[in-house]
Amino acid sequence: MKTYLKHERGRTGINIIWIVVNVLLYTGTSVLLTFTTNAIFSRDMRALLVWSAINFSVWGAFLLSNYFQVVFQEKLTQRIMVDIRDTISRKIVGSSYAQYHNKTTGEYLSEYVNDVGNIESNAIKKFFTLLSDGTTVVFSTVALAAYHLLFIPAILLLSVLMLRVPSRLSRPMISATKTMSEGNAAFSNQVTNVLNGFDVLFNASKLDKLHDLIKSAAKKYAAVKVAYTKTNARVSNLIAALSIFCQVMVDIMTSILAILGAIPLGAISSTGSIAASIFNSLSSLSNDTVQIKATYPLFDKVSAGASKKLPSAEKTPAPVFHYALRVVDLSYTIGGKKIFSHLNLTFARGGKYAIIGRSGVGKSTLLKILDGQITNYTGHVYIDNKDLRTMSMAELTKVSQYVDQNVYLFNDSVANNTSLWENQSQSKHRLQEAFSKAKVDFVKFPDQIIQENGQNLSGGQKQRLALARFFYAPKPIAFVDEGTSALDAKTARLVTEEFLKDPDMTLIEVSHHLDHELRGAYDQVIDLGA
Ligand SMILES: Nc1ncnc2c1ncn2[C@@H]1O[C@H](COP(=O)(O)OP(=O)(O)OP(=O)(O)O)[C@@H](O)[C@H]1O
Repeated sequence: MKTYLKHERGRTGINIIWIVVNVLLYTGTSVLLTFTTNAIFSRDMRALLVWSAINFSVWGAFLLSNYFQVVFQEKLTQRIMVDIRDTISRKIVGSSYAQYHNKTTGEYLSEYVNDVGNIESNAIKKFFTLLSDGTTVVFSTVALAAYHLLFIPAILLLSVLMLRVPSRLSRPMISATKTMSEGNAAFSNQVTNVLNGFDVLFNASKLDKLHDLIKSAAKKYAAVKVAYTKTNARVSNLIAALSIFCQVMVDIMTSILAILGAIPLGAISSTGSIAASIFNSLSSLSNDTVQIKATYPLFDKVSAGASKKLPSAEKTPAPVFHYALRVVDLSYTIGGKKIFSHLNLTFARGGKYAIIGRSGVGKSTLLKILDGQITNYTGHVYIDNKDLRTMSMAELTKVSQYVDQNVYLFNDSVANNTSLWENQSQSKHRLQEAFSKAKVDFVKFPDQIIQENGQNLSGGQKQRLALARFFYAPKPIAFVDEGTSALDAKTARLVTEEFLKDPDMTLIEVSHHLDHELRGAYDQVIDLGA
């Protein structure tokens, strides 16, 4: 938490000072009560009116200042939230392909929404409340001391009691917060999973399954929430009981002092109100301390592995690729199944290669190894003489690009889907060229919006946009995995020819239905097995 507050140290400082001013005004209203009450006891109408007017003005000043401070604090809190979400994004941007895929989209979503939401309400906002409560305690104690010095040791003693006892309750709260974070992630995950399958269930007339699956996930989530609230309520109740005990102690002490004539009778209402404000603040202070401590694992979770700066792909140099991409003695086993055993292949720069073989033989797996997505193989893959495993993903993606048959399209414009948010005024010409190569003839204007994952496009149109994405920023090596499978034979041939006629492009294409007319244009057709 400290790190994020430090990033906003100026605004945090102003907010703290503002909190102190507000507390001062608020405590002032309680102190002024003494003068109005004394005016009543001495039957002085003029004094009563004056002190009441002053009291009203202080209340007015407090409410006005409080309003602006609350707005200022919310703006500050939201800046911190953006900063924390930024950390999660940096962590994702800095992860390797395998690291990213260790978690599901639902789990990431839960970090951005639930974990950060929990940090907002239970760490950042509570931190500011804690400051306000701490200041209230200090000012109110000073105000009470003005009535009688005996109040100081009494308040100190009771404060220690109120702060020590609940701090022992941090551990169950930390564990409850962790469990709730896992529950949030599991729920988001299942909801994303089921909603993504809406079309499948709809077409099978099984939409009731969507209801059942989400209901069952919601029930599990509800149980987690109840368990969390139980722990939270136990902690809050204990703190509230302590607060009541302490207030009664101060009330007894005030009454004794008043009977002994050590404080004026008019002070009773003020001291009662000040004592209530002290112990309410102390109770919220100790509650907040427990809640803030409980969010520490969430801070650790969101920032684990995040670099301070966004890794810059722009600055990464492209690896040298003059001669060949070589597979040397490659063996790979997954889930106990041997996919490759001592495989050797050479793909010369500018060469055109087709990979064929029966379904499940390992064609896509080979492309994923060559592309750097899979790294846990034995043997070597070299780009010229450099081992692929010594290169970062940022370097590799400078030299090659994977065109998958399963296309993902963002819910954004065609232009942004193709150029991946490059400046449009600079990219207009390249965009047209990419559309022409990928035979994208269905786009009316580049700003046309694509619905969630291309629902308003046909399978073939989606594939053509994925191909246009490649042609927009072509790399020396194209891994095309059934990239034209959803296109009609004629369009597929026209697009494939664009790859084949570029002498600089190294094409490694996986295909189930190799076009016989184009077969001769490939340097080699590699059959991985029938
Ligand atoms: N993550 C994984 N975990 C376990 N097994 C996997 C995983 N990914 C792929 N496999 C297995 O590896 C084998 C090769 O898969 P791959 O996708 O490379 O086949 P393919 O030749 O491209 O098949 P197709 O032509 O059907 O697309 C398959 O038997 C598949 O079940």
